[in-house]
Amino acid sequence: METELKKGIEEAIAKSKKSLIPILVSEVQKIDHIEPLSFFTVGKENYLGERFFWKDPTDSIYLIGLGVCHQIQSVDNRFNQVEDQWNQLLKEAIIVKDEEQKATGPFMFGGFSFDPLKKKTSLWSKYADSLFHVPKYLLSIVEGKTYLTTNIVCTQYDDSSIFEQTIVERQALVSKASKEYKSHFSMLVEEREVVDPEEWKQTVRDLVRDLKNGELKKVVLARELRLVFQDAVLVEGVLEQLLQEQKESFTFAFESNGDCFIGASPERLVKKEGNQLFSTCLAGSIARGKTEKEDKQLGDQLLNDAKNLREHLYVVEMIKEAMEKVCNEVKLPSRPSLMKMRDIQHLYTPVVGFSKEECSVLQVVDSLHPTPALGGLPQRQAVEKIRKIENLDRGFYAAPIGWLDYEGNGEFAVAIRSALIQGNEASLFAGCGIVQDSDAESEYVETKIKFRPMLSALGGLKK
Ligand SMILES: C=C(O[C@@H]1C=C(C(=O)O)C=C[C@H]1O)C(=O)O
Ligand SMILES: [Mg+2]
Repeated sequence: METELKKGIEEAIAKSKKSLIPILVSEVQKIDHIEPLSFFTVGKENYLGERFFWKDPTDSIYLIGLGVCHQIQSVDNRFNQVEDQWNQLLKEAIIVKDEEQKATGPFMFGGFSFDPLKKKTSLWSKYADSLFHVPKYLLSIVEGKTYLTTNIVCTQYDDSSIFEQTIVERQALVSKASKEYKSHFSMLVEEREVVDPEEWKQTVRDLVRDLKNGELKKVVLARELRLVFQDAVLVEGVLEQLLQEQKESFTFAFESNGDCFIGASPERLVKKEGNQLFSTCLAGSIARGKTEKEDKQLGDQLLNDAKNLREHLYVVEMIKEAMEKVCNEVKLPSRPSLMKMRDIQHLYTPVVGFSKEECSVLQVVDSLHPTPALGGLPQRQAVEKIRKIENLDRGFYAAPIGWLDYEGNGEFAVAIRSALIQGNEASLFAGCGIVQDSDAESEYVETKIKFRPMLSALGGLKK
């Protein structure tokens, strides 16, 4: 296998000398199991600020990336541009592997900002509106099997010494990754609501008035909680906590230039496997009960609550319509069921479809984002409204985050229940769907519940 990687690198350098463009070499090895969190932690030494972590709710896939061998960014027409740049890179790529397995080989991880037209603050300066990383090393644990992908971008100026360097480095990574990882929590010293609660509730009241009088049906309003800790927040510790407490969610972390966007989202935007497409309608929320009986009562209440059903129905209508455009067949249950996480329960409708040919994951992301679960209805007007009245730079919050492989498989979640970690500070985000019969006080309480997963993972919630 290693001689094949060497051959691949030599071929890529020769190709690059001729074409003058960088060439990607991607080698996949099946390896013994490595703990995902250990691999992530070991990467800290050489790749701090260039790591990502992803786990899906069924634990069927773990993806950990270390280092950035290629970065994709774009500004206008961003979904198409990312796709074009990705296909450009893939066109000449040299792939060394002996087994077919999704989420291995040429692969990228990243996401988009919620609204590229929103006025920017300095909060998200480390994240471009579209940002994808092709990792140098990718650990993929897919349905219990473990793979290590090594990606190298070769240019006309390289020589085969990058082969030796890579072999030495990855051996060190793999052998160190068996080390135990120690938890550590920094102490929370300050918690501040960025927008005064009364002001936020007033915005909700004003919005409700508009919803009663205009064509807008639903608008999602969010707010930010800023935390200060005694010392730098350890991303590994936060991830460990999320993995323990939010098992039913997508757990993700995406580092960029020293900051880390992290979260545990229960909401899938889209998953594509071959020509199968999956999406999720998730909207309408209530607390968990303290006892089983109270929990069931609350769940039943949610399933029968007109306001929450309305919030949910708007999402179902829009996602169904968008999926029907890209699918030959779309299936979904006629009534929502409950999705329960540690801190909250939601109304939930899964959607399955068979995609038409030539329909890529990013095209589906483009047609869905933002769904009325995060934006509102009608889509364009709702986003404009948020841009105008919401006192928050959402950045990557509430936007698509996920991965793509070279065969067109991929999965994106909606980045909610999330936080942006910046050294010893963190911003947490939470929002809720405002409709005609929303009550400002209850919506405020709902956002408080939605802060809990991240607050707890950061050690800021007294248990
Ligand atoms: C916007 C968030 O969550 C969304 C809003 C929901 C609601 O208002 O009921 C429920 C699930 C999510 O689609 C968030 O968690 O920040
Ligand atoms: Mg709600």
